[in-house]
Amino acid sequence: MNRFGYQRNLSFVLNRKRSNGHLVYTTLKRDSPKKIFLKPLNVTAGDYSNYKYDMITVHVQYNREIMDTFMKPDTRYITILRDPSAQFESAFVHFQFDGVLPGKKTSRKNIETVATKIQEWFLAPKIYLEKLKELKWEGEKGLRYFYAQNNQIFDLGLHVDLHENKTAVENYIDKLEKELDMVIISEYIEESLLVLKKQFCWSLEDVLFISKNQRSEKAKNYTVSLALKQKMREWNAIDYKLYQIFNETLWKKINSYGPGFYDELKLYRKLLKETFLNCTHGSYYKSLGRLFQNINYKPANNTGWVCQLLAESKSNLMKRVRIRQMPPKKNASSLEEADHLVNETKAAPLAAKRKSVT
Ligand SMILES: Nc1ncnc2c1ncn2[C@@H]1O[C@H](COP(=O)(O)OS(=O)(=O)O)[C@@H](OP(=O)(O)O)[C@H]1O
Repeated sequence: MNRFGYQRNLSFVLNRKRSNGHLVYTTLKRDSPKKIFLKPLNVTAGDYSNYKYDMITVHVQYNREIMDTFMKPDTRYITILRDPSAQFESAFVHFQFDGVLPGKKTSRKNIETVATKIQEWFLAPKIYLEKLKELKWEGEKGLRYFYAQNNQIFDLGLHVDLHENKTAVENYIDKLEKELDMVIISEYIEESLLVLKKQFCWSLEDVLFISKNQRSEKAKNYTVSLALKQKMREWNAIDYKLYQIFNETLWKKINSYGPGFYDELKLYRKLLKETFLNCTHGSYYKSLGRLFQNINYKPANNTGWVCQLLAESKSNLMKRVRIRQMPPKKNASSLEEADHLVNETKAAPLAAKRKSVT
């Protein structure tokens, strides 16, 4: 999505107070564009009534009523859901929920004990959840509490105070079904992106991607039993329900896609593999920022601008987006860099490469 917007010179909602642009759980308000966001492209600074945006892809909590006030008309809303048994496990590692377990077992060097630690969490999950309220994440207290149970529906705007209220949950899921134009299912990401491509009249090139931020095989070198997966789904029961409903919706869309779906999927998968090899030459680096190893890729030399955008880290791409949207004084030298990259695109567009592939 970020690449799609960047290549088309679209304006992104970015928190000007944070280098990664994330909003996280900042409450969105009508005056957020004025108070928090970087100004959109081609609008005079201070002309707040014209601060309207094309894309919002940073970490943010969905709030349709407010988003509609600063997103351009006809904005389509897309989200991604993941089976909570995998999403909770990933969050458990990324956000170090083990910090509340007895004995301060915070060392991620003990990666092989992830499943054991999650088992331990389920000995007293409510107590540990409460304890997370007191711990900080990126300097903010309470963030990890929100991440630790039904975080997917929370991110989609249903406050934790309503999670116990069955009717409120049902009504909220109904609302999401009406409002969201596309819900990608992480376990079927390729199928989802093909559906999205058709629904939004995008090209196959638009939906090319290279996965980022994956934990390394070494970091996932443990087994999660079916019983533990089940516990994670029960603990995140609202998210699991949400996931099942939208997974069903995806398969309905696939069934009505037309007879060519599986042929197209085969071609798409082939293209993804070739893109990966062309754009990275398979080389990767492990970022060790948060103690566990995350895989990111080194864009291969001389493969062109689109490959660069596809292969580089999410933070790098977002840096480009941010630099382009920053007031001119602050970004003079970096813009020269961006211009240079634009010229490269002309030299080696991926579309031309693709012709030899298909
Ligand atoms: N293409 C694709 N399909 C399915 N899953 C994918 C894909 N790309 C990244 N990932 C997994 O997403 C997890 C990291 O999430 P994010 O990139 O959203 O993290 S971040 O919050 O933006 O830092 C992280 O999950 P875990 O590896 O389980 O921790 C990634 O592996």
